Amino acid sequence: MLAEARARDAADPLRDYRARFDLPQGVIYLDGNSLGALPKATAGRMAQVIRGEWGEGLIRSWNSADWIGMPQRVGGKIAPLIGAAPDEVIACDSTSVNLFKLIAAALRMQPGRKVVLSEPGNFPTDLYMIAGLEAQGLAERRLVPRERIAGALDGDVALLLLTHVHYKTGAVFDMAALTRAAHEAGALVLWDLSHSAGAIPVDLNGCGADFAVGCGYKYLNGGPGAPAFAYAARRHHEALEQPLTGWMGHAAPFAFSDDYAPAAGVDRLLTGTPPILGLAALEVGIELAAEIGIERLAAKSRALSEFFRTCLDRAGVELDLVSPADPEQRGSQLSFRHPEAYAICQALIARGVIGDFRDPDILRLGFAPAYVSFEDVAQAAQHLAEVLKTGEWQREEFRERAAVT
Ligand SMILES: Cc1ncc(COP(=O)(O)O)c(C=O)c1O
Ligand SMILES: Nc1c(O)cccc1C(=O)C[C@H](N)C(=O)O
Repeated sequence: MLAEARARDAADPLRDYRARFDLPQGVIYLDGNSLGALPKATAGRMAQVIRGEWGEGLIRSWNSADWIGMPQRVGGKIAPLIGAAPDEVIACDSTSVNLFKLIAAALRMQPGRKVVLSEPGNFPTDLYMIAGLEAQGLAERRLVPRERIAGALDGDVALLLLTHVHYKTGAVFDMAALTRAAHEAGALVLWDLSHSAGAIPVDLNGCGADFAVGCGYKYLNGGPGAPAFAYAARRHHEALEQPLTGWMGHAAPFAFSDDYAPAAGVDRLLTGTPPILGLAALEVGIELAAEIGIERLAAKSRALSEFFRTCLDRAGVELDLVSPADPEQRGSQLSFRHPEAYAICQALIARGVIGDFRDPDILRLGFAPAYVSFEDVAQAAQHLAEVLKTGEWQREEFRERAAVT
């Protein structure tokens, strides 16, 4: 398979982008869906922001380096990757905090309705944020398995909150169909794009979506704890009232008024002072994704994961695939169920193949299309085949659970 992989790499239109990332020698990185790799340009840009803009410019840089405009500027660069207009996206806070703001804002727009509908097994923070609002008497959480979601959209549902690409299985929801169904039932929709942005095409405006959030540190390669993003369709801007009414979301923050008045547009989603270093790193990652283009990223992502399955087949490995077999129906990952998934994952990491484990029995491998090569994929499949055949995962050292998996 190695020869075939090398031929595919040679013909890959994205082959030169791998060199734009700092990847350690001897590592095959299949976890860009949890923490994206480091773009080479990030260190230089960070040095410039730290030494020049912070060290030299000091507080003047809020104006001279336009720090104050960074949430809007960076958000605007994310917009084309998710089918939004630049003035509909803002980079700020964490995905969790943005979920809280937008769930609460959506509930305020739906008097007489309290139900937030989602699915069991959605990413925990999404479910916990609904529960947090429920504890305050503001929401009522309703969880329904994905096959029955459309049928559960009744007149009590204020908001449908779904993760577009499921973090564990990689299964993709039909955004257009579910957004339509929600609107027909009088509900609003909030999409969590954490595992979509920078990996597969998303058309928020084409689908008529109301709200969206997503992470900056996965396929956007913004670095650990990078700022997240929030999207609100333009038609909702005027009515949008979010609960974290901090001064940066004020119409005139530097008027220092005692009374809150929301800024126009998505700016009102801001809360406190923007994290400039994090935004600067995120901007580099987004510019790289934008330069490659989402269609090319998605095409390579599908080709990589399909090639991985072919390699496993040819190596005679039979694993229980929990991701959809159709690459159009999944994000940029393949997840396999195995009772010893944790130990297998650790054995792979010991061989330099970094994927991850999701409790209780999922081995999850992400194929970040900007920097994973076909050769990586062939070698990773070979390692997995060997780990399974030799039973190497049974070693005691691979069973000890780390704090972060
Ligand atoms: C679907 C999804 N939503 C939200 C989050 C978390 O967001 P935060 O950055 O707030 O931890 C993650 C991953 O951590 C995720 O996979
Ligand atoms: N955000 C993470 C973190 O701070 C530590 C470890 C992992 C993460 C993740 O992003 C997990 C990820 N959202 C997932 O899909 O499982």
